[in-house]
Amino acid sequence: MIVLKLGGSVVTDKDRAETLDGAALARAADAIAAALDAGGDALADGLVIVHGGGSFGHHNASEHGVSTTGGTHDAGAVLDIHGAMTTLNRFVLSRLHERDVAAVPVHPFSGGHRDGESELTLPTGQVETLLAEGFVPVLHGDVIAHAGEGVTIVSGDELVAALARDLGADRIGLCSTVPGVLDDEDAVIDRIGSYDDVADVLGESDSTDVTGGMAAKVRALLELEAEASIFGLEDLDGFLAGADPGTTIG
Ligand SMILES: Nc1ncnc2c1ncn2[C@@H]1O[C@H](COP(=O)(O)OP(=O)(O)OP(=O)(O)O)[C@@H](O)[C@H]1O
Ligand SMILES: C=C(C)CCOP(=O)(O)O
Repeated sequence: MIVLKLGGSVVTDKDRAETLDGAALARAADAIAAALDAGGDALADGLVIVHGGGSFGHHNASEHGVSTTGGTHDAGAVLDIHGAMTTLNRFVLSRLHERDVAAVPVHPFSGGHRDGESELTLPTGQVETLLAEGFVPVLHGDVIAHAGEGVTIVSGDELVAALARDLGADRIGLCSTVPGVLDDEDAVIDRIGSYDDVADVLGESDSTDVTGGMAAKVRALLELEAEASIFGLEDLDGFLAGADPGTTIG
């Protein structure tokens, strides 16, 4: 089973509020549809997709002062951020449906929560059942109930880590705007085994991003047992066909 994250920076124009990058999303959907058509061992147990927010969630969250740790009790703010993410989710689903991918939405806000220590609990029984029934569940970064904080943000990267752990993913891929994690000379780092090895070069996202950019991604992936790859859109076909493009984490 593969867990694939489509970065919000990839499928949206991250610097213009609520704007899709239609060409990039079409390219990603083409790659996913082609890989599912081709079959293969890695996809035999299915594919779970998670997408990030890009310009569809981070601007709203930032405007309302909501982050992964700082929450809100304002129901309007919750609906605003969740609404932006479900709008993007509809776009992603429709591009996949146009290519006959049996994609269905799973909204983390409806099922997950964080406890007082910010620990995430994400039920996965519905994802598992949908996979077994031949669907492609599509989750997204979202708002999430948070004990003591009201509602905070859960990033797509956290969801990828939780799903990969709970469902025992064979392969994990993060498709982003960069060809991998870059070193101080902008060369792709082949493998990262520890956070300290790369802490100096890891930064936030270049655009509005309330969930921590590349540094948070690497941290979340290093906690997993399975190896994960971070790569660019040009390598999505290769990843789905079994290659390990970009940076391998783990
Ligand atoms: N060492 C690094 N190597 C590569 N990218 C880096 C590095 N440090 C910081 N970044 C930034 O991290 C960004 C990728 O993180 P970002 O959170 O924007 O990705 P995403 O997952 O595609 O989008 P989203 O969070 O909206 O889903 C890059 O575009 C770059 O600006
Ligand atoms: C609601 C938001 C901002 C979702 C964030 O998800 P991410 O883009 O994966 O960090």
